[in-house]
Amino acid sequence: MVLCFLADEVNQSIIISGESGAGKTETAKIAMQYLAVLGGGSGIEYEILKTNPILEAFGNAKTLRNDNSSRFGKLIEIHFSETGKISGAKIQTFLLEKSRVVQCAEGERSYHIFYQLCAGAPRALREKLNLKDVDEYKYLKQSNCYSITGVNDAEHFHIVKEALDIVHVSKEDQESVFAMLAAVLWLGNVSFTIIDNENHVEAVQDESLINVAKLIGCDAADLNLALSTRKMRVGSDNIVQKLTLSQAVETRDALAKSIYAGLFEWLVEQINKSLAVGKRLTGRSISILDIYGFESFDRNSFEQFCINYANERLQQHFNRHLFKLEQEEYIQDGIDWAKVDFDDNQDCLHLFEKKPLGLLSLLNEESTFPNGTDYTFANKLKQHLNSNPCFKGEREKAFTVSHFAGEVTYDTTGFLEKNRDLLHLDSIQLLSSCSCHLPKAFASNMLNQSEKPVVGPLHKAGGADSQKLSVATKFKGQLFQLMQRLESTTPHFIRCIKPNNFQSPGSYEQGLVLQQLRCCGVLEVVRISRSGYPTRMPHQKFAKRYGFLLLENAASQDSLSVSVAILHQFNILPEMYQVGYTKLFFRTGQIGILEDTRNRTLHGILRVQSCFRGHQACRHFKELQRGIATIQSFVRGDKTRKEYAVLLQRHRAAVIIQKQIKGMNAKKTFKNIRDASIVIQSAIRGWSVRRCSGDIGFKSGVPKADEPDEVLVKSSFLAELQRRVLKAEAALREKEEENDILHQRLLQYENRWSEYELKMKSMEEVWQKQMRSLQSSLSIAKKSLAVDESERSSDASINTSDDREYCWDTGNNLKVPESNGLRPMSAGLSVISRLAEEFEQRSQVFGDDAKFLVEVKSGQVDASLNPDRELRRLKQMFETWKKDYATRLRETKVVLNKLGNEDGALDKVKKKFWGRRNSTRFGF
Ligand SMILES: Nc1ncnc2c1ncn2[C@@H]1O[C@H](COP(=O)(O)OP(=O)(O)OP(=O)(O)O)[C@@H](O)[C@H]1O
Repeated sequence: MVLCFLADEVNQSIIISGESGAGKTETAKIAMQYLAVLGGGSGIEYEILKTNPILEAFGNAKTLRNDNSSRFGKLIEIHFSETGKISGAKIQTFLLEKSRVVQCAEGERSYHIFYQLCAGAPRALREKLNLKDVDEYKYLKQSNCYSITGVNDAEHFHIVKEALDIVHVSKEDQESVFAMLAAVLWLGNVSFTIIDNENHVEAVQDESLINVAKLIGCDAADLNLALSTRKMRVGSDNIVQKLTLSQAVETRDALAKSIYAGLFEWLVEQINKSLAVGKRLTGRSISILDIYGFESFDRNSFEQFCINYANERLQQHFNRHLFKLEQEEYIQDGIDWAKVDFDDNQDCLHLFEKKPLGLLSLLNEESTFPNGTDYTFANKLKQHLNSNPCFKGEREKAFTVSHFAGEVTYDTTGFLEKNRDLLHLDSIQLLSSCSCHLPKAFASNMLNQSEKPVVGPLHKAGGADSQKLSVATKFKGQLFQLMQRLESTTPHFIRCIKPNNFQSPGSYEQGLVLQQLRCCGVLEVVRISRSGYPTRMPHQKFAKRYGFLLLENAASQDSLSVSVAILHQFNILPEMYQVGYTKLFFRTGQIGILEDTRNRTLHGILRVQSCFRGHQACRHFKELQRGIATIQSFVRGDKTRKEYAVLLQRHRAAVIIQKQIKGMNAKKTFKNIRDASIVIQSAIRGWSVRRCSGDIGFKSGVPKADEPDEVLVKSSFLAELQRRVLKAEAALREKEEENDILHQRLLQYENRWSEYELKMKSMEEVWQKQMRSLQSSLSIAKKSLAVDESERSSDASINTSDDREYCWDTGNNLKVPESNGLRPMSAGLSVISRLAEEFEQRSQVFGDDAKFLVEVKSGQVDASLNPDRELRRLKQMFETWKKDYATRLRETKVVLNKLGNEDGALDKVKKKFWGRRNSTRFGF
């Protein structure tokens, strides 16, 4: 069906019909699940399925025939996208059985949600709504049925709450919904007390009234007024009329029903908002109609009247499509056809819809009369419709209608009131003045509906009805709209057959089943399907669809010839088809042969195409793959090179870091080992020193010579050792610092020393020079003195008496003897030679000393003396000696001069010596 509607772009409808309890609702759910699986994926299908528990809770109730009977009609329109996916849905409901809220028959229940709320509401909600058990509410306890076997109402309440969450009804709105339900229940408990002789009443100011006022958000006094009085307009005056007990109860029940119906409508509106198709609307839809089944009870009322009327309409739709249109088509297309009779329900429909003398028209007419009663209505029906074969007047207020499914006798009691469905303006005003948003919304809906004209064929002639529409009129309008919608779709009918009346599985009551099959026209359908031609197709379409199966080329032929050629080729027997003016008609199963061959051939073509395309795609894919692999290898190579460069850089950096860290660690380790070694060494040295100095105690007294020295280190001694070690370390550090300072000083001294060295060298050179000049002077002096002496020795005998003896005192001072003239001369010679000798020695000594000091200073010789200080001392000594030597030389000169005066020879010597002496500057 989905494929069909996607291909042909014709909307489809599934019309599910059958008696109450036959399984329409279950079938509708199965169909929805099937469509959800086929067109699911967007998630909306889950929401659509979750509407079922909500609608069942608020719109289904236990009846004598069905524990889960739908008390409203439902058309769900599932919309699909171009690709066949569910894009949204829309639900339309029909005629909720409102009277069930305030009244239900013995053994039946009101709507499931009341029982579910009372059983499953959590404590907080119960306290907020002041909820009691079901048997404390008059509306629920009147039928003496509170539960359904095998059904857990509390569990269902949680399922409903979950479903409300899923269709996006907010928690606040959910609470308001439950408050409305509680208000309806409490409204049923509101009672009245008679206040005067005219039977006028007012509401009892008890818990019920206060709770209702609280739950809907109004003042209890206002509620009391709305329930017990009625404002009326007489002429230009407004008067307030007090209500009698029955009127007040009617008003109360009408308010309860209106609140519940308003709540049901509001919920459907919320669901539709959640499932809204909006922009995704494509116009492709499959509608599922699940409307209450035909009902025939012992006592049938207005509800059954409406329900059975709706079923008559649906049966008409069924007949029209399966019998009328079918047979009309055969005749129009000129095929040989023997007409099949069927039970047409057109007469029954006329009975309901005829104007002005139809059941609905008469009901509406009587409802508009202020004095009209159920009795007058029944009489009127009997008066005007007795001649209709589908109508039969009964005793008292009853009448019987011959429906397609059987005769049903209706009791007109309550017909007018239910048809009027009056909710007085006072009650509507009360709802609109409430502080809660839901009663306000219900009131505005009621006002809108009563003002909105119903559009439909019935109203076209008579124009818009701006008055409050009767229930029957509204329902008829809805049905017409529904039929119009179904007419625009391709219908698919599902007939549900109820197997037994005990709601028990696996048991079939043959009579009951046969009656249903007859009533709903299934037998005729089977007959017409057998003798008729259920499959038909225009010539063009047939030729186009199966033409390619022809073995010969028939492209140039017209579609009829192609069609006939196809039929011949496939050996379809002439009695199995008929050729009409425009269409070909086939008996059941014939088109299937063609369809199978077509499918097989198409499948084969597809296989060939798929192989070819597969081969092409494979080749293309391989090319692409090669290309991709090349590009990938380039990209990967480039990427890897970049990564390698980064890695290499990192590796190098890591090596550097490792080197540094290893170096640091090694240094640290080395330092630790060195420090430890120093500590150990210092400890061992300290220990050995102390051992030597007897600071370490021996184990037992004085050790014997032959015993090994076993040393016991006491703990205090260890502490002392440590202290000393620390002290030694500190001293070592000090020494190191001192060493640094000394090292610096040494550098300074070295600098200075190099300066001194230079000076010393220059001095030494001068010294050497002087020494050499002195030596030469002295040798000259010696030589001259030796010559003189030899000259004088000849004269010695002569001048012996005059020789004076010159001698050197201990201080090398020259002492001149007075008596001997030769001796002073030789004495002078010896003094000079001694002076020369001394000079030699001294120069040797000074030279050696100076050289030694230089060697010490330069470190060539190791000596514990201060070379600078010694040098200064040496210089001082040299100065002293120089002065002394100069003095002695002068004295020697004076003596020699004296002698020279006595002896001229000496003068020569003196001159020679001093002349040379003076010519060499003694540079000290
Ligand atoms: N396909 C099914 N499989 C199992 N049980 C079914 C099936 N169809 C119906 N039933 C049983 O029959 C009961 C009544 O079915 P359902 O509520 O669908 O009837 P209905 O035709 O919709 O009745 P009503 O017109 O009163 O709403 C279900 O509660 C279920 O127990």
